[in-house]
Amino acid sequence: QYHRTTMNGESLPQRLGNPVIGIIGSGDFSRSLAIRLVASGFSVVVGSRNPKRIPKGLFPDGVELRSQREAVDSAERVIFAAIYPEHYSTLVGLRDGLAGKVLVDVSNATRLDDGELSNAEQLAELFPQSRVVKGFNVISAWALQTGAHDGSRQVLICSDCSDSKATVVQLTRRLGFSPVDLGGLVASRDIEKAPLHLFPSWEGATLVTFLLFLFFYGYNVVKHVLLPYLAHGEHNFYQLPLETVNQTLPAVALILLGLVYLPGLVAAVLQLARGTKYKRFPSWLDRWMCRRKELGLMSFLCAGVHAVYSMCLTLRRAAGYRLLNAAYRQVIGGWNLCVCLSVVSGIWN
Ligand SMILES: NC(=O)C1=CN([C@@H]2O[C@H](COP(=O)(O)OP(=O)(O)OC[C@H]3O[C@@H](n4cnc5c(N)ncnc54)[C@H](OP(=O)(O)O)[C@@H]3O)[C@@H](O)[C@H]2O)C=CC1
Ligand SMILES: [Cu+2]
Repeated sequence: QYHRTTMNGESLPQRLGNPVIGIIGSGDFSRSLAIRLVASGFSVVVGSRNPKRIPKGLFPDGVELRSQREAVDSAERVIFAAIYPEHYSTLVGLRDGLAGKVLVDVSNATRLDDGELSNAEQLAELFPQSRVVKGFNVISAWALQTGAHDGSRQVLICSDCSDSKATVVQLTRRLGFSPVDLGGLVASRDIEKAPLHLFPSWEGATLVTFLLFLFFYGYNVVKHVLLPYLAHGEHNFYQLPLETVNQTLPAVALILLGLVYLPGLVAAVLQLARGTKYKRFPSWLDRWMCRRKELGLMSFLCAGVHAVYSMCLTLRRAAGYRLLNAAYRQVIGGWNLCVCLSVVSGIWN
């Protein structure tokens, strides 16, 4: 490790082979990112409005705490803007220092509606001479610290400068994440909204399950409650919350299971018809195939709930028999028959 010096003679960190990465802001995200970067062998300079105020030990050894200006100057190529987009404009004084460097925007959208420009695009407008790259916003500070796990490995990245994007893609891999290149900076509009979608891969399966449930529930209501009522005046409405639901669940579970296996068959038929397997499936089939895991788990959930319901309903019935039995014995023993039967029928229904 050797040191460069600034104009006022202070030494700035730099390590051969491992470029110095700058981070502006000293909040949660900055800290977690710094920990991760240092663990991956990078040198890190954090730029704060007030570096003296940062408690000792908050950042790991090997992280330099400096002013924003110094951090920008000592970062060789990549600088993360780990501050909220509302404060981007306070950085305009650093414009010349940031010129020609890769500026990474990690911010998230706060609302789902379509504003005109994303945070990253606004940052790019503020710093026309910097190369703005969008990325890491889908990674939580927590995931940065604990290491990437299955669900949170992917880092969505986009930029109008392909060189800079390549740099960030490489950096992402070194940190142990899987970069996904989504193209130009316009893609940042979607990327920023990604964290607002809860469990995105579950949306389709949940909707399908819900619609199937609605359909079969309606069918069972008509068949077991409405028609008996209209035809013979039977009052089966008490079945609606439990029995009818329990009749609906297995149907939903089976159809969902069918939906897990069906796309494979469709795909096989398609390949046979085309005479080749080296051709892309139509996108609807592609998406369907990718959702098989979620559909299967939904099916399992319905089947599981059905099993629990069935058990409880049976227990309820068994309790009914026991009660009837007790009533019978009490009648034999000389109890008032009317009281017993009214109690039993009350509980039975
Ligand atoms: N926390 C998380 O899990 C994630 C956060 N992000 C994004 O990272 C960015 C930072 O988030 P986070 O670290 O949680 O936020 P914090 O509030 O913890 O930190 C923000 C930092 O911004 C700095 N800052 C610079 N200029 C200003 C200013 N004018 N006013 C106030 N603060 C300023 C402050 O550092 P100083 O005082 O040293 O200058 C402050 O520590 C956000 O854009 C967020 O969307 C993205 C993904 C996950
Ligand atoms: Cu069953």
